[in-house]
Amino acid sequence: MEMSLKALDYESLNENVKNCQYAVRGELYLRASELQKEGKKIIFTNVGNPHALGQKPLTFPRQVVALCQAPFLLDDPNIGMIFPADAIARAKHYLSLTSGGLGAYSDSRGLPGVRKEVAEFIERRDGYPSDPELIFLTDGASKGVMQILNCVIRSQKDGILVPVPQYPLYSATISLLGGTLVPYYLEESENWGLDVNNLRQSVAQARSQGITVRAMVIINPGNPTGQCLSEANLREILRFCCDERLVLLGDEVYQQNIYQDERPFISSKKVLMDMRAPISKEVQLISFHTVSKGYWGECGQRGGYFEMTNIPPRTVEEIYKVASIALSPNVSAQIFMGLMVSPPKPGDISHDQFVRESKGILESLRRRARMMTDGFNSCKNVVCNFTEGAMYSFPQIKLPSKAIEAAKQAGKVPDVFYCLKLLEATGISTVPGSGFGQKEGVFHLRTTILPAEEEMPEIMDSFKKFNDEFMSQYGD
Ligand SMILES: Cc1ncc(COP(=O)(O)O)c(CN[C@@H]2CONC2=O)c1O
Repeated sequence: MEMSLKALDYESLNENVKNCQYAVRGELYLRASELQKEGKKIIFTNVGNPHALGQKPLTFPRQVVALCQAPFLLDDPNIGMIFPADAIARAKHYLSLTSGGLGAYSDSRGLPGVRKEVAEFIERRDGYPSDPELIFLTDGASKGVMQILNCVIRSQKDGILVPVPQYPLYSATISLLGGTLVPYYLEESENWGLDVNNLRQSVAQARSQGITVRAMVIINPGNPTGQCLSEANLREILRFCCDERLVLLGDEVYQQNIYQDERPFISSKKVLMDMRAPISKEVQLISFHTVSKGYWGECGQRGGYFEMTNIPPRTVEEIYKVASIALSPNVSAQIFMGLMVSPPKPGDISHDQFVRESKGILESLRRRARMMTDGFNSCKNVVCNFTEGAMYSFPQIKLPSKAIEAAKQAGKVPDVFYCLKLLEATGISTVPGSGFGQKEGVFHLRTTILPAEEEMPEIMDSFKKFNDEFMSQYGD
């Protein structure tokens, strides 16, 4: 039988490929796409994809990259009538950094000039030195995460501590690489707080099963849970990683998306440096960022970076070697990254417009976070922590036993059953909590807070109508 199979026949595929799952574009998304083809109006709140939900791109970065993509425009004598002088100057600057414009490969770590801008941004943000040689630009944060996990995971015996609920990039990549996900549960009743005792229990449990725990992932602010880690919590985590000799993967892609003042974003790098030696020289830390989130939302550009802290030079060389296999990160995305970490400054022609646009987006996201949380909390059998940061709302749906039984009869996981009913009734496309991991017998769904602000009341009313009817239909 084996002889008759071809390499890409399903039966003979790499088992790790078949085993990995990625719920953000899973069953609900596929069903929503089918319904859309049938003409039903769908509100795709399943993906943190701001421009797909109507968010306008920031003007200045698009002006600069447009000129970089079409440098012949710079020769037009009227160009100053169409583009501001600072955009023209920045375009010329970035083109001078490339080895032949946006069509040429860059260094596999990214353009040195942009990596320098990223290092300067990190220094301004944290108040500590950052070395451009320890910053690699990537095709979105996703690729950076995959590169690092690929270095860490040697076999199924290698475990990675991942928060539950988690963003399934982690579970899917660990599965694809043949490693073992070691869950640590966030406490919903503590506003998705992270209890270090849970970490210790998870590590002890994994070790008792012969797993070598090698790294720990934190997502700060959290996806799907939206919590912002406190400085004290970050110190505990770094101390834990030092004691257990774990690499810390600090996923900080939502660092601009903060909707409350009690817990502003503080980077893992800053907290680590504040702790001073020996720990600040001990803990191996990889920090990730992207142009996909924040008030940029430039998901489709595929721009990201990771910064390496306390990583041995030979390891950096190995990571560089593997990055070289893919030749070059997306060059136009690198320019978006450079612009994100070095936006127009006070006094620049484009500064006021840039601040007006970005402030407007962030303030609207903050209002939408509040509207969505309050909307969910007004519904029967629904409780929802406030979205402190990131782009998602993750309400708990207290499903009646009859609904759980009906789901079982339908061969569906309970929150998939609920989300499918929601989709069919309202066109609201969400991701079931089971796609992110959750405690046994507790059910959630994830939406984004991205639908247009003016549409939010109608969406929440539509959700409330569906939910309260559902709870009456299946009520105990
Ligand atoms: C925590 C986290 N890390 C990394 C990424 C990947 O970002 P890049 O675009 O830079 O690769 C995402 C994207 N969030 C997905 C995309 O939309 N909805 C989500 O949950 C994310 O939520």
